[in-house]
Amino acid sequence: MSVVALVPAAGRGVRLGAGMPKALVPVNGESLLLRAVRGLLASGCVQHVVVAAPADQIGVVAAELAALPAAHVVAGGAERTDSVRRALDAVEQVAPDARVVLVHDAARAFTPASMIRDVVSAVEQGAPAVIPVLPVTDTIKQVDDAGDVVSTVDRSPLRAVQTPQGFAIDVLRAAYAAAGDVATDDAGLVERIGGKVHTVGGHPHALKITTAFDLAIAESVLAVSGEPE
Ligand SMILES: Nc1ccn([C@@H]2O[C@H](COP(=O)(O)OP(=O)(O)OP(=O)(O)O)[C@@H](O)[C@H]2O)c(=O)n1
Ligand SMILES: C[C@](O)(CO)[C@H](O)COP(=O)(O)O
Repeated sequence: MSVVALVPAAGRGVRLGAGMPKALVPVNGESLLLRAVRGLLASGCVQHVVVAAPADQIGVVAAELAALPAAHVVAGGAERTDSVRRALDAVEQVAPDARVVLVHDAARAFTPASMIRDVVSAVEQGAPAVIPVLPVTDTIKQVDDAGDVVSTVDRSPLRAVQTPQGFAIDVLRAAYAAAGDVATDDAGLVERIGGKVHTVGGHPHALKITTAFDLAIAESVLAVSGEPE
């Protein structure tokens, strides 16, 4: 029974503003997408990857991943949820024996292998859905429409969510079958059908590269820590 990872990579990267789809933006000569997909496979616990690419960039993305035969490319959709749904639909053909599925943002290109293994391991041990999380480090305020503070939120039970998120494949299929509208995180769809979502520890290197500042952070991490093994 194999583990398959779905990689939504069909976003435009408007907030990064690099003039190309964010997944294709290079860091130290290699695209975020290539780094994210290679990282999943290098974890040793993922056998297949389905990438959702911008519909007008399928050839470019396939060429980018040509050296990785375990990677398959499908056309993504207008929203992240649409892209994940299309990748999930392709699993039946790509990896019919898959029982565990990960969903991992191409934009989290520097996710440590140990974190990927922790997520897979927790699903294999029986959790229907698993998300990597980090404690919230800033003070959190609730504000009103005028920008005035209403209250200070107790941050101790709050967590910031990363990817890869891991699922028993039947659970993710059921969540997507029930999903009526868009959700930015897949575990949210499992919550909506009453499914239990377990957490494991996230990692700062798994940051989502959203803005030019995030890209600069990733470049700095690479300069200090070196290329992942
Ligand atoms: N229609 C979409 C939108 C997003 N994504 C993917 O979902 C991940 C997380 O999305 P985000 O970081 O918000 O990327 P973008 O949508 O590209 O960013 P922006 O909102 O700045 O355009 C990214 O890997 C992105 O490529 C996708 O596959 N399909
Ligand atoms: C799934 C996710 O990466 C969890 O942090 C995130 O919600 C997806 O990106 P978005 O910027 O919220 O669309």
